[in-house]
Amino acid sequence: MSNFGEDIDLAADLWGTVVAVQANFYQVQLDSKGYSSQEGYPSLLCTRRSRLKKIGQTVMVGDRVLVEEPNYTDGQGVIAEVLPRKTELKRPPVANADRVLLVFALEEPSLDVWQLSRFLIAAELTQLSPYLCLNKKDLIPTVEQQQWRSRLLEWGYDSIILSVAQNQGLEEIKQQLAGKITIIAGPSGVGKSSLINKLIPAVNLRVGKVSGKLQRGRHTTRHVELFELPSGGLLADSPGFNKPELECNPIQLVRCFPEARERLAMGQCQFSDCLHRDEPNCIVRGDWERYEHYLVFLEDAIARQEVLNRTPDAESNFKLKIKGSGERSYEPRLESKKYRRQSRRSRHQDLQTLYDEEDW
Ligand SMILES: Nc1nc2c(ncn2[C@@H]2O[C@H](COP(=O)(O)OP(=O)(O)OP(=O)(O)O)[C@@H](O)[C@H]2O)c(=O)[nH]1
Ligand SMILES: [Zn+2]
Repeated sequence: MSNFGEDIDLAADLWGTVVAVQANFYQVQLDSKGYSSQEGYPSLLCTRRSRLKKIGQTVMVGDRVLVEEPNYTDGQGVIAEVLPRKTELKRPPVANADRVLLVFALEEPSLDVWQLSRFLIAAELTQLSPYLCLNKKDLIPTVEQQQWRSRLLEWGYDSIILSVAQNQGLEEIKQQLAGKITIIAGPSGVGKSSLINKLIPAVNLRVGKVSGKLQRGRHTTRHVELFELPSGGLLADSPGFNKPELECNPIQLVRCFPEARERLAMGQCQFSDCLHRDEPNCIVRGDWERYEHYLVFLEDAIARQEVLNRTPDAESNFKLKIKGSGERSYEPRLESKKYRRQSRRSRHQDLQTLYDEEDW
């Protein structure tokens, strides 16, 4: 019987959120209903009903699920139903995320505007609103901090300037994250782990100063996990990748720039399929800082599109390579890790497991 005694209404439906997935097991954090906060909300290790498997219903981190047969003594249960997802991210695989918390450092590593632009566009493509944090303010003078903030405001993004190391700006972030599912992203070394450790002291992620090999190890972490924030809300670490791929078609790209959206809201280009390069009477082309970024990312998107048009299955067979010189080319993926793994594994392994364990 239950450890939680009289508090539980066994007749009521039990709902919760999947916070971790490993193989065919799902860690479900139950909703607060029926428990006092001192007890902590129980989380149960669940399997999913075979009926769900049969109908091809996958279960992802972030999913809202109905739990049956709870066994509080052993901490186990069964997922009987999955609510339709509000949002679904592929990388990292998370359902129902509300926003992306983008972390960059003002210094060490110094802020690279092209990299920031790329991350912002990747965040825009997820349709989740990006929330931008500039960390390590202790390393640059106040005047420069403000210059960065104004510059990014021109791009259409407000940012919060903080120092995780000096505990500055953390309260504001806590407020922003309360009650939401947030994905944390950003390049390596900017202080993401340090920030998570400060927000959720119980987590204790490894911070910085990790050797090259180990570092890569962390970045290929195969399972995503949602960490519960003490003040409510869930946070997912997306293992650092320095260069998110921008999977968008050329026409879509312009919508990822707030500066361009603003221009398009005020009028329209002469041609409805304007790519905003050298077409006559284009309302987007002009004197805004990131117009140059737009043009370069547009070339990428066009090159990508051309490859996709040539080979129907190109998305999985080609990889965009960008050399230091900026030269771009598509290289065939000879044997992706996914295929290698798959071949070593039993044919009966279900898709969900492969999905869970795919490197992204
Ligand atoms: N000066 C300063 N250093 C910081 C601050 N926040 C984090 N650091 C340091 O920056 C380094 C990298 O921090 P991490 O938290 O490991 O960065 P990360 O973004 O998780 O990096 P990856 O694990 O590579 O993705 C560590 O040495 C931290 O101590 C800050 O506010 N100021
Ligand atoms: Zn145009």
